[in-house]
Amino acid sequence: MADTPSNDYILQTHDVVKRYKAVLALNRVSINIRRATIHGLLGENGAGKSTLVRLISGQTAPSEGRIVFDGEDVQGSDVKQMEARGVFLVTQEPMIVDSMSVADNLMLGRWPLKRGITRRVDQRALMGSVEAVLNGTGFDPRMPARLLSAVAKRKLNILRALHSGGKLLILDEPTTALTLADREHLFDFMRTLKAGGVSFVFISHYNEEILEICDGVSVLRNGRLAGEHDDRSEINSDGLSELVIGRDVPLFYRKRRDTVAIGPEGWRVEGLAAPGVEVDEFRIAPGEIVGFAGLPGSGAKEFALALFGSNRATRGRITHDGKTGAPAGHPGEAFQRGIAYLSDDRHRDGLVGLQSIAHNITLSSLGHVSKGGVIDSNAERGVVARYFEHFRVKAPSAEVLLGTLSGGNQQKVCLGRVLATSPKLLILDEPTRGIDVGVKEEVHRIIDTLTREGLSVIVITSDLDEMVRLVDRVSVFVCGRIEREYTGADIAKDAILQAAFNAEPASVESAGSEPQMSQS
Ligand SMILES: Nc1ncnc2c1ncn2[C@@H]1O[C@H](COP(=O)(O)OP(=O)(O)OP(=O)(O)O)[C@@H](O)[C@H]1O
Repeated sequence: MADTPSNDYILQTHDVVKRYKAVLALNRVSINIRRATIHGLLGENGAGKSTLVRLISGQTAPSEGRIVFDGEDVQGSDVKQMEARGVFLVTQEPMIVDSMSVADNLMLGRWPLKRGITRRVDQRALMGSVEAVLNGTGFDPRMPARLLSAVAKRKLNILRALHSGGKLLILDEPTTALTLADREHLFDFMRTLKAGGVSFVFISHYNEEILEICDGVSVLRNGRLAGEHDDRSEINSDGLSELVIGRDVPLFYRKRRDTVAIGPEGWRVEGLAAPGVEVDEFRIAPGEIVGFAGLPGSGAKEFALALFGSNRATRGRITHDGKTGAPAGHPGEAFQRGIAYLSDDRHRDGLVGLQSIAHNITLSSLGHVSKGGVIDSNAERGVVARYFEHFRVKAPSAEVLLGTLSGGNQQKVCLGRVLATSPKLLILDEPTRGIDVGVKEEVHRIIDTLTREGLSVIVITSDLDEMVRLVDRVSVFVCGRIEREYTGADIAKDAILQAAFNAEPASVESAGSEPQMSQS
């Protein structure tokens, strides 16, 4: 790979180092990104991907090393200066103001103003200036942004960067929470922009995505460059996993349980009605894993929220352990009954960035590690060590502040926290989102082991590979009801997708959104 500035490359880093006190986040990393290509950036959680793109986009300065953009040495440039050169970091959360129009959002903060003391936005000039960028993209400049789908908002974010002169766009896990079809729309859009000369850095934990969209790839491991290719034909999925982890990653396949009687310790839900869902009957046996699948708004997530008491059921009965009662009225009640819920949004789960990892792990299970209101430090340390080590949380110790962890490592802490409550029914909403390939398999193994101890698990996941490999049964939700169930060899990606799509083609079209299942 070239080490001297070359016109072939839009961006090169030369031996960049980034230290955060004792943490060496990047250790002499040199990468080379060709012009007008989509370049994948991979690595396990905490490998240094976000740190590297923060350096490239000027958010933070390298401790050592050089960065060359478009043939010029650019270290020392801040975000504004890098944007002026054409480098934009496009985050997962689109910075779109819902109350404004598409055109207003595209020009956010740079609106042409009318002359005079009122300094109102010159709408005619605004429309004129956004026309060329929106031409052929399908966007109506006057449409209120709140009506846009998730993928449309991400595209608009990208267009805004382009409109501001973007030459190199860095997309940090842009497919997170996108549906399968939305992901394809985004990829087509990127390919079109690439053909027009735009270059991309594309961060993802999914080998399939990298192989589908990228022309080249750099893989980081433990802050170092583990490998780089700029020839697509040199890359395959096994090779990528091996570069990411440093070894071959055997995929986990659960040995599926045949349908079993639920017994008194199982859970039986009857006649439940809650916002967006009505379920006549649902059962889950001890040790069983059931996957919930469906379009957004199909009732899958709504049912899970009703079981956990986050959404209030208006009627229904739940029987467990020989007792029958109404569904939990609030999450605290659900917790007491042994139901735990991992939400797909770790911020909503109440992770506290300014507290230690240890504190965050035990926060929901203080009752388990205290006696008579006093925390038993040994018990607490045991719980923390179990999940800190199990999930290989990348940090110098469990006393480190959670806020300094990489995104994927924060997700591991979230998972540790719900498992530490020793639930009997565990509801996992996107449990491995943002988690790297190695830990993902580890998470699957841990869930599998817990089910052997009698834990019942409901999994909502947009990763259909995960669904197929992990669950004993799949319930497909349509229009707020359980439409189909699959067991054993009938559990297949195509069947699940079809069941979710076919039953509701009209609403799929009109909503502009497809099944909750995005990754292939
Ligand atoms: N502000 C900070 N203070 C201390 N350590 C930090 C800080 N920012 C990042 N780190 C550490 O630097 C390392 C690299 O983190 P980074 O966020 O770049 O990883 P990543 O590859 O993006 O991971 P993920 O896939 O989980 O998002 C991690 O060990 C992280 O804890």
